[in-house]
Amino acid sequence: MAVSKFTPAYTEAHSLSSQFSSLTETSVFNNRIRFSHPLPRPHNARVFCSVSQNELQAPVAAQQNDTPKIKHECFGVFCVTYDLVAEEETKSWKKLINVAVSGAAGMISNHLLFKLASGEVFGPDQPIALKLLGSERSFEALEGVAMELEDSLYPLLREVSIGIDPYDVFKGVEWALLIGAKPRGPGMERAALLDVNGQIFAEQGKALNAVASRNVKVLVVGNPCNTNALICMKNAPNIPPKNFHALTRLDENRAKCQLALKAGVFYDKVSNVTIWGNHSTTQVPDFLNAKIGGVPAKEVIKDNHWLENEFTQKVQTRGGALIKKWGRSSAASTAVSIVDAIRSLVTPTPKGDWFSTGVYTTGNPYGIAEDIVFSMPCRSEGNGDYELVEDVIFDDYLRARIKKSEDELLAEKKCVAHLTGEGNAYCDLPGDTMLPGEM
Ligand SMILES: NC(=O)C1=CN([C@@H]2O[C@H](COP(=O)(O)OP(=O)(O)OC[C@H]3O[C@@H](n4cnc5c(N)ncnc54)[C@H](OP(=O)(O)O)[C@@H]3O)[C@@H](O)[C@H]2O)C=CC1
Ligand SMILES: O=C([O-])CC(=O)C(=O)O
Repeated sequence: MAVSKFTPAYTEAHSLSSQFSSLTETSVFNNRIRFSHPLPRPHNARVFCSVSQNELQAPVAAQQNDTPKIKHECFGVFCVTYDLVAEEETKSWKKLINVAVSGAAGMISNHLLFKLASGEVFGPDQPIALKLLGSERSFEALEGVAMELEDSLYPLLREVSIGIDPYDVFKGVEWALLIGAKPRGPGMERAALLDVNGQIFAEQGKALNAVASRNVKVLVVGNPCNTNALICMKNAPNIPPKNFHALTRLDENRAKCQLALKAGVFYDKVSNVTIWGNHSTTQVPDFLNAKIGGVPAKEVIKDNHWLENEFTQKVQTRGGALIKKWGRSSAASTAVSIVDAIRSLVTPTPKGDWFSTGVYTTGNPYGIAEDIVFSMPCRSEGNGDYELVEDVIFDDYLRARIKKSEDELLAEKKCVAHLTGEGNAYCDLPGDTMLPGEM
């Protein structure tokens, strides 16, 4: 088991070490330890603590031979099977959810994990277990991340585990936030990036297929995220294709900001913004259907040239402009947009509005090619699922732009045919294909 090969890194020790001081009742009943810990924990949960076995004394019950059971794959007091009694305030809490995050030692995760743990994403009554996926490269860094999570004392954060094997880390997860991917280095062809990262997402798709919850929701962030999401989906035939998303919410947020700026309003007045297509420089920020203060954006911003050129290009290349200034790629705003993307699926979409996410095109009502992952407008009832929005309009400009992004994704798909089970790959990408962060 890959996870336990490593020195124990994290978790419940933290819960316990902090809980030991805050417990109101700690006692031994029938050789079982009972804590006034607010939430039941699965008895076979594999958890890691940041204190070594030597440092941590097993409680009295654990030293007795008959009960409770000591599980050898875990550490110290966390190996004890114990009963937990819910505190009054947590009785209304929902059932614990398991959320896997890959690239957990990377920059985006460094913002995201703390938002997940705080309750900002899934709500103040939703306890959470975080399962962090890294690699041998990043394992120590993952331990550091877990230590910071410990030190943050989030009441809703019930478990943290770290590992390098997706088959371990994805076990039973209800959400998989796939952020880890190799960055495109200088001189690296996009085709090579598609192949290197595609392998990662093929492997992770297989792992999700084998061990995740059957209704796991998968959000692919690692670039090129649309095609990575397609690869992941194709390698997970037992998970509904509808459950796979590629993150284009950052692009939507960027578009909203630019429209607000131009119109001289705050961005809460901007709604119905769709990003169509690929998370690349061919993406199409849709100003035809967008609204500002409930009015079509084109009636507020009467500068078509600006909309078709400056606005569109600014959104498409915002990532690169930020890298030029900041020297690194968008991490905080990406984490915020991941939060937005998840919240859009777990809370009902405000009436009349919608949100953008990259989803499987099969059965789409817009005439977009089937069998790719394409960003489109969606609405949700807040149950994790979504429906495509039908009441959108098109003009020639929008159609032509969408076609360009569609062609790009169809070409990307051919490059990864060897990873989707569709035969030999043939890679002939449009020359100007770039990530938003490349300029
Ligand atoms: N869709 C979107 O809107 C956006 C997507 N992105 C993308 O998100 C991804 C992560 O960004 P960010 O967190 O800033 O990146 P970082 O470089 O900070 O972290 C990326 C993580 O990817 C992992 N990784 C996986 N495979 C490799 C590999 N072969 N070589 C190197 N690292 C690898 C590394 O973790 P480990 O060693 O543990 O595997 C690393 O920690 C990137 O692909 C980026 O392009 C970024 C911004 C917006
Ligand atoms: O190109 C990148 O890696 C960063 C990115 O996706 C963005 O800023 O939108």
